[in-house]
Amino acid sequence: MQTAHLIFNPVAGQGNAEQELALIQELLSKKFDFKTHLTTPEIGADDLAKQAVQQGVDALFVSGGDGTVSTAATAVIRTGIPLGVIARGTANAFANALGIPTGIEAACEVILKQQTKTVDVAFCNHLPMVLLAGIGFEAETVQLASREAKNRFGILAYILAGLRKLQTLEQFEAEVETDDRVISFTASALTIANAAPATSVLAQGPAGLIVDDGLLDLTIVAPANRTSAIAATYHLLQSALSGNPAERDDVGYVRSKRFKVTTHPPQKVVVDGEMVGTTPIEVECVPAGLTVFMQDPEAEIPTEKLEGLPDLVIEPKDSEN
Ligand SMILES: Nc1ncnc2c1ncn2[C@@H]1O[C@H](COP(=O)(O)OP(=O)(O)OP(=O)(O)O)[C@@H](O)[C@H]1O
Repeated sequence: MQTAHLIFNPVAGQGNAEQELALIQELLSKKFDFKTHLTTPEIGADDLAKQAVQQGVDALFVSGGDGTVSTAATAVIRTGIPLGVIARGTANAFANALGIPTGIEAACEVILKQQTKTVDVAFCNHLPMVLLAGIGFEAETVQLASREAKNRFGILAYILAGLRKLQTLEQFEAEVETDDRVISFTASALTIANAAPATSVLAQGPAGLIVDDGLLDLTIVAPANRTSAIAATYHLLQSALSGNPAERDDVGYVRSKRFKVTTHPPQKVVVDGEMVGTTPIEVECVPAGLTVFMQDPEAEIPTEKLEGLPDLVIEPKDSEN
């Protein structure tokens, strides 16, 4: 049997943690010999994940909100140790971005199939990043969505914080250095994404981010006023849902392996949901840096559905016909 550690945050999400842990343990013990480690306010997922790596486990499982999941993920970057994600948070951006189911049973099912995939990660000013770096607007929003509001309203807390922030839409001058160009413009929000869930609307300029192409996508949102900001945000949400890239003058996007961003005045920066400081930043993609238990995204697209039809009979055809 393969060995593993399970890192479990008992205070993440709104469910019954004791029951959820018991279910995860029951399901995963079918194929793995693993130890459970609970996070505490003092001992976080980072310490526990580093311990697991040092002990040379065959796999690392993590269950909690995005804070816990991202922290554990960064510890296994470039180790080849596959990460199993059982999301139990509010937004579950990490799981949603990679197409990992967020129900406990379905998430454990993915791990039990033992199918893994390598995805890109990145470093932002030398800090590991799996999803995205938000500069300006998003960073302000994360700061406004308090723990208390998240507990009460869930994902709505972020939306409410976003709407509050729209009241004071601020613009800044930006200079972006890509692999081969230097681009200058005025904007309200910049997002450099490796992977992003559809709800991270500010990352959706190109629609459909490719998580294993060795490249990062920068989305620039530069609305002139509040009305345009709402229209641009709505347009980006549509882009994410339809898979069609954004087509507005106040939205731009560009792809590169590395980005250097300078702004005037300096802007707050959030990496994978955590405030990390202010611009300038340098973000570089690490191709295939992380191994994750997940299904091939293409394998999830159903190509046929027949079951359930009345009087259904399916017979193999004669090979001569
Ligand atoms: N046993 C514990 N008791 C209290 N706090 C804990 C414990 N374990 C971890 N934490 C705290 O939980 C936070 C991480 O929460 P995490 O991101 O996993 O869940 P969440 O906040 O519910 O998720 P989301 O942000 O999606 O709502 C950290 O601030 C960490 O210090």
